[in-house]
Amino acid sequence: MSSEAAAWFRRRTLPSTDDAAAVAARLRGRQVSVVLPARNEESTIGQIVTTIREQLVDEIPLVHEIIVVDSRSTDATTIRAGSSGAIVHRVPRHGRDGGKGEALQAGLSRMTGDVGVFLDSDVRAFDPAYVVRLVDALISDPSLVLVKAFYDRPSDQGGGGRVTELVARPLLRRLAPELSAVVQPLAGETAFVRGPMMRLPFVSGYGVEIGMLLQVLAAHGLDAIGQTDLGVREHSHQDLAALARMAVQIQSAFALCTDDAPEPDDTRVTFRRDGEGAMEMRRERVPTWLLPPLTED
Ligand SMILES: O=c1ccn([C@@H]2O[C@H](COP(=O)(O)OP(=O)(O)O)[C@@H](O)[C@H]2O)c(=O)[nH]1
Ligand SMILES: O=C(O)[C@@H](COP(=O)(O)O)O[C@H]1O[C@H](CO)[C@@H](O)[C@H](O)[C@H]1O
Repeated sequence: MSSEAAAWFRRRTLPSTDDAAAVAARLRGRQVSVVLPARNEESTIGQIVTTIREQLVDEIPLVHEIIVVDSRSTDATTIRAGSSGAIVHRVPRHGRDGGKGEALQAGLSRMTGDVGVFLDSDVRAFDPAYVVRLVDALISDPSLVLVKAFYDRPSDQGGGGRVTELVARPLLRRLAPELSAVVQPLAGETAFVRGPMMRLPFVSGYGVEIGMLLQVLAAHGLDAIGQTDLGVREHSHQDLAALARMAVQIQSAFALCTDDAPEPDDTRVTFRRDGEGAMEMRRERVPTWLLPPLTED
């Protein structure tokens, strides 16, 4: 790990509190928008929205609005989100499917708060302290633009974060070593300042998180990024084929967001046996692109 990354780790691994009243008092008029991208999350979205609304809107006014961005769901996600008290914002269902990156940028365009919190919608046993701690860390220093969550990621596959460990971390070491002390570079849980984020491009699909880190680094420098401990996160896990496609998007995000990365290669090669048992090769495109900033300076 570079000495710059190690120094950042000491400076920008930020303490945070789960005392919502104390954090709300420190907002001094700033408003907080929670944005949840959701594609077919009917089994978890209702509980997450209800928990935030009851504890961080009604009981303690830390959160100003809860936005669920429907990312082309085909289940009851939007009904559950709306009936739980969220504002539901839909990405267009026509044209190229920009996936999670498109959903996050759509949520950014819809939010009215000064401070935003992105949360994944597939988290089980959601803890509202995620929001409190992320906001607390972000407002601890006016030079911060983005604060990433980190946590333990237990899973039945023997530990979560497979693309993080096998793809994102090695690429960070080689292409953006100053970010190699970010514990969970792909974490969906992120607090941010709205203004600067409006001026950055977003990467489509699952390249959005690593793209966000690289874009904030390039535009605002390493100390504009922080991280804070949320303890544990349990979420649903995709299969290996889905994560292989995610990996293609992660490496494309590096190509789109760093100067010296090789050209993006959005081709995924797979192998399978045909009807006679012979091995055949297949190519699949996993396109990843930049979504222009919402605000041009
Ligand atoms: O095209 C997509 C893919 C994912 N998501 C949301 O992004 C979050 C993280 O996605 P997922 O759980 O698929 O990623 P994983 O945690 O498995 O890496 C979840 O809230 C998804 O509903 C989305 O809004 N649009
Ligand atoms: O960290 C990872 O390797 C992937 C997959 O996690 P698992 O191997 O299913 O625990 O999950 C993250 O990556 C996605 C792409 O950036 C994010 O959208 C997810 O929020 C995050 O969970």
